[in-house]
Amino acid sequence: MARQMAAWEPRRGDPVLVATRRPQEPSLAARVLQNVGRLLWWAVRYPYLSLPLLAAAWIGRQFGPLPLALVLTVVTAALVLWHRHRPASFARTFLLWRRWLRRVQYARHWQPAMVGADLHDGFGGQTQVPRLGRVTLTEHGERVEVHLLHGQTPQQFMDRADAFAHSFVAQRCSVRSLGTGRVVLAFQRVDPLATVVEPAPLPADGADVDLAALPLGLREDGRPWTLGLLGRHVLLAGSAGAGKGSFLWGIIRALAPAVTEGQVQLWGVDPKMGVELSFGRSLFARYWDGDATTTPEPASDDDDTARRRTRRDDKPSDPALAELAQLLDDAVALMQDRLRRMRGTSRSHVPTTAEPLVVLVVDELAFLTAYAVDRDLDKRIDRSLRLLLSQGRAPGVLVVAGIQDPRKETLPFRDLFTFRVAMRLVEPEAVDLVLGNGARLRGAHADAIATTMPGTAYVVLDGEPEPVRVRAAWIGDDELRDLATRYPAPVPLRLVKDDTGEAAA
Ligand SMILES: Nc1ncnc2c1ncn2[C@@H]1O[C@H](COP(=O)(O)OP(=O)(O)OP(=O)(O)O)[C@@H](O)[C@H]1O
Repeated sequence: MARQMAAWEPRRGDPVLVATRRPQEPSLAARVLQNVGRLLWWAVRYPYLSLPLLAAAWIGRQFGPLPLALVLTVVTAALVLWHRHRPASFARTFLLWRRWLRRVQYARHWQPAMVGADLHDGFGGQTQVPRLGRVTLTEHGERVEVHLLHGQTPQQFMDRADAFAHSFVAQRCSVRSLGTGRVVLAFQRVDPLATVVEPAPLPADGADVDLAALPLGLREDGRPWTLGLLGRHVLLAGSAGAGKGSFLWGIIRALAPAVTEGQVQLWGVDPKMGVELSFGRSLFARYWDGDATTTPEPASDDDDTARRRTRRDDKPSDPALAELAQLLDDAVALMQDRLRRMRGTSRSHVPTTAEPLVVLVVDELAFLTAYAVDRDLDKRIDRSLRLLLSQGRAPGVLVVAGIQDPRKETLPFRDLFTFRVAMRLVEPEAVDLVLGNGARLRGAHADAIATTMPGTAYVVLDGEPEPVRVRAAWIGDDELRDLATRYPAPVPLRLVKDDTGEAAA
């Protein structure tokens, strides 16, 4: 080794070791200067703290400690009295003050931020930037109005939402057009979705379950997020581990009191051999979870068709799949019977214990649409799903389904779902497939949802022009077991299989 080292000659391309000097410790004077500089910067940055402190220091110096203590006592007492006797006026003034300070901070960084985002104009030899408008405080940040320059479009601002968030040190920024040359930038400094969301308490009475507002979690603005289920088929799209389970269970849980009292009937389909839905089996009036012989391995895009053909040839029919086809046929028959009876009398179904709302819950829809193994059963299942999705809303037969891959090849009738949830998705293009064209540009960055935030999603809500970020409440296994015990379906119509694997009436 020593010989090798002695023979070593540096050659071109060899790594070169450069002798570096240890950085010198700054001198005391330099450190004092540095800290004074920091203090000054802090004083300029936070004038609402530095100005009163400076005033106190001046009084103390000019008049001594006793007058200072007196002034501080009087000011504190005045503030306490004001807060106690005129809380509204105190809050308003405090708010105005905070808002003014925020505005000052935005104004200070406005020009560099606009120039950096390439939203300036050099008209007449002068740099012009969009005008900073009203700044209002929200629960989790600020809303900043912006007056666009001539020729600018809201889209240009939407494209730079991330840059604004970084420039103004916010967690997120979303941009909305206010029309007539103005946009609003909504900055979020605190994320209410960052921690796991607790489920809302359930009503004691099934009649109190509001089908038009099922509480499922929180919105990004900290308000409760509710889902209007009546008249809607719901699609939950998200890659593996995105948290589809918490949305499915959130809906089931919110419906549970109405299930046990008979106003709602749940039909469960879990192709993953019951891994997801079997916890709550007693809640379901109809239930199917396949078994090892009927669950094909998921195929890749390329060999999917070939594999399906092979399997079909190998396996022309399958009893478990036939039971699934039967369950879907039964849902269609029930729907058509209701439609016939509604003809000429009513246009939408009102759930009652005699005619409950039927909700078909499907854990992985791709199994039903892309991986079926029998040609005839495949057709039957496909036809039933299409019928349910196209005609089921008015007669109260709804589908709530989860899917990992929202592409047309996997889910040909995606557009028949009238409410779609975009959870964490693998590709940016998938966002628009789920939420509609332009949703990603309008802020639905479902492909950027962190893996550490399962249960987070984007939805398009009624009356909200931009997609809204939401997080479903987390429902643990113990709570699911408790739910199944407390809210069993009143009369299971027919279980496809019981635990022994035998058909049950
Ligand atoms: N709302 C939530 N809040 C916090 N954690 C959650 C939430 N939803 C899911 N999780 C966590 O993420 C994990 C994956 O969730 P889940 O099994 O529901 O994903 P999935 O989308 O159904 O995945 P797959 O398609 O593979 O079945 C859960 O085990 C749980 O730990």
